[in-house]
Amino acid sequence: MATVHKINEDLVKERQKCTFNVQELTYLLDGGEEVTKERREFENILRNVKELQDEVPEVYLSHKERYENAVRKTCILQNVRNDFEKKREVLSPRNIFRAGYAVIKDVSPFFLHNGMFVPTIIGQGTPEQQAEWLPKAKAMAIIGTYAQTELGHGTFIRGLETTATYDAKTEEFILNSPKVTSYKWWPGGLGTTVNHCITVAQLYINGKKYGIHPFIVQIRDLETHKPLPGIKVGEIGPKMGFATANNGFLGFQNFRIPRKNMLMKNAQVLKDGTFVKGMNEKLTYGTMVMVRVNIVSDSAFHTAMAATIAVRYAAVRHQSQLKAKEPEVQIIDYLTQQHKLFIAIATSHAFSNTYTWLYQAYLKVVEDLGKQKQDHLPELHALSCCLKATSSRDAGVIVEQCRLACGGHGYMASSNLPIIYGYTTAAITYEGEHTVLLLQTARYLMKAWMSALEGKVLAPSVAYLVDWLKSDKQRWQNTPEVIVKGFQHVAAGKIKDAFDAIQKHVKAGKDYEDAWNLASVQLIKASEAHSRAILCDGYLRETVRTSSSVSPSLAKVLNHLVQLYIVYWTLETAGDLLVYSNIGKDDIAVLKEKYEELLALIRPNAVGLVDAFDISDEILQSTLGSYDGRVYERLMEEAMKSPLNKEPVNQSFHKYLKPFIKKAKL
Ligand SMILES: CCCCCCCCCCCCCCCCCCCCCCCC(=O)SCCNC(=O)CCNC(=O)[C@H](O)C(C)(C)COP(=O)(O)OP(=O)(O)OC[C@H]1O[C@@H](n2cnc3c(N)ncnc32)[C@H](O)[C@@H]1OP(=O)(O)O
Ligand SMILES: Cc1cc2nc3c(=O)[nH]c(=O)nc-3n(C[C@H](O)[C@H](O)[C@H](O)COP(=O)(O)OP(=O)(O)OC[C@H]3O[C@@H](n4cnc5c(N)ncnc54)[C@H](O)[C@@H]3O)c2cc1C
Repeated sequence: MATVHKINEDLVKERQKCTFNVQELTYLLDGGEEVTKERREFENILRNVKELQDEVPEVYLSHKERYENAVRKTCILQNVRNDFEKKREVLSPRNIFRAGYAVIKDVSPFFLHNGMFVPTIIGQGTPEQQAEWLPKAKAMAIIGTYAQTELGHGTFIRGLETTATYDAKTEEFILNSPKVTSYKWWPGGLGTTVNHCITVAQLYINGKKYGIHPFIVQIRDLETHKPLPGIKVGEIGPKMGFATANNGFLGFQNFRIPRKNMLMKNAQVLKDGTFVKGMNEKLTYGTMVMVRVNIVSDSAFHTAMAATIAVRYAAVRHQSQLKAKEPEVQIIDYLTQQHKLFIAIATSHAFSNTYTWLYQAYLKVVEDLGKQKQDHLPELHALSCCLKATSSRDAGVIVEQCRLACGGHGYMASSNLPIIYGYTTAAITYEGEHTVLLLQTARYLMKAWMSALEGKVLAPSVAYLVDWLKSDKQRWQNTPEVIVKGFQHVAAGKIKDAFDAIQKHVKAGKDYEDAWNLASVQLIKASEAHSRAILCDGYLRETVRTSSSVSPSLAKVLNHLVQLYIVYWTLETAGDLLVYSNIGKDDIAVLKEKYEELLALIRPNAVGLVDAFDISDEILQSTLGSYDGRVYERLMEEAMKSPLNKEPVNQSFHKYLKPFIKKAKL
């Protein structure tokens, strides 16, 4: 039976101070009591699966052992999930992803199967293709990944070099990787796990190029798992993080697949080689849009994990004295510590709220596309690009800030903060590199600005441009609503500046493309400002909406958090607000005080707020962040697991140190 330890006294006191019902907030964050119950039930089952507990911490395993252990545990997780879903509803994807962290300390080698392979079959396959592959993929009779990026190209996917040449005689596509730069590089699980993949390749029919399209390709024998003839596949080696994601490379040599393996929901190739264009060629990029939306939720979760670890640790840790002769204080009582940590809590809420409406917008576009309507696609693309870029970047910064807030112990692998950082920082690059996505949104913003100048009606997310053109002289007030308008003014001002900069270069004789490049620093700043305005506006709206349906004590705390988020970003971007809005120096002074007041208001609820994220110890995997606060005991227990502590004298002493010391001359 597991030993039950006493909860750290500081944490007990912190929990007594909490002014709201923690459970109520957990239900709200999960999306309802039923979702929480389902999640806890599943996590409880996993907690009791003995085979999922590691005897040796993963960090001490070799690269190969670590991968093999991850595959072993992922298979157990999948079986437990299947059993669970036989008896009840299908688990929500968010709950599955969350539980995965309790099993695989790093990234699962099946990550891309569930994250992109299955969704691409759904999003890009015809009903017949779905009927053929979905049941097998969902049951994991086939395991796949999403192989798009190549050694030579990740961002500019129109430049991909893998070719799929149609052979009408045999009704097959012939896949080839003509150069080293055309080898697929990066796909998760590709290394040694998957037997299928979605390959994105340039389509050629009768010598003519028809752009990139997705193909479903079996790459390994289902029985022996050996690469099929014509396939060269392997693992790309160690990375900064993603240790168990099993990222791989893949090359084709005259590898034939049947015609029906081109996913043809959008464009089609008929038997005789006739190419039928889809409604919009960018629909081929659909899976990426979906994943970008999900990354906002993922960023909320990583921020919540880091906040939970760092806030609990800050409540347990005592260091230095505020006043001489008084005991050392909990480090959470230093205002600078609160400044580092409470924004982490608020940021997680901001992203969760943003995800809620962004996901609804995504579902609406998918529904519309089913009816051949694509009016809202450009807006969704622009939103998903800048919100993915900003949320992953902010999450990376926040996780690192939480690590630093834990002092030296934050640097320990056993704090789990380094692994969480490895994950969040990867998300800044994958699924569309940060700058590149901001520039995609900037394209949309430049068009929106033109439309605003022409007096056209704009999509809701950019409608503030029209308001700004009509009158930008709103009197400043230090209320969240007016501050959000201020962020919109900053965005509108930067959009106008970037637009004018392009025009200036064009008037000076530059091509539009060169003018774009010359203005691109301003363009990404405009995109960032737009993103911040969207985040603050959406977070505020959602908080106002939910506040009416929760208890007054919770509504009050949610209100403190959203205010903190908005005031924090006002102070961070004060220079921009001074340039582009009617805020004055005196308003900033008042907001500095307001910020300090908000930190004080949130202080008694800090531990309650992270408890409400309800991230179990098995998922957190952190010596510093566990629910019971046994920080020092856990650090020592984990240190004792080091293989170097298993023997009193390491053999290197006899082999090297002893002769070395003996030789040393005084
Ligand atoms: C307590 C807290 C609670 C929270 C709990 C939650 C728990 C957590 C649960 C989370 C669940 C979900 C977890 C999610 C995890 C998902 C798993 C997956 C992991 C992923 C691993 C990484 C995988 C990859 O990286 S795959 C490869 C990705 N690659 C890219 O993204 C490539 C980037 N490049 C591009 O997209 C393009 O090349 C691009 C857009 C840069 C340029 O394309 P192109 O050259 O063709 O276009 P342009 O000429 O620039 O533009 C022309 C025109 O097209 C428009 N356009 C472009 N793209 C799109 C599009 N996608 N859709 C619509 N339109 C598009 C563009 O705007 C232009 O329009 P104009 O009108 O002409 O301006
Ligand atoms: C952990 C991880 C997992 C991944 N998993 C997968 C996967 O499963 N499947 C898959 O297909 N891919 C995967 N990828 C690949 C990933 O999608 C790409 O790395 C990403 O899209 C960035 O492309 P790139 O590497 O070509 O960067 P590059 O485009 O070469 O970027 C390098 C620099 O050039 C700049 N740059 C490039 N183009 C422009 C431009 N037009 N304007 C201004 N600046 C520009 C960028 O801003 C960046 O600073 C993964 C990557 C990582 C790190």
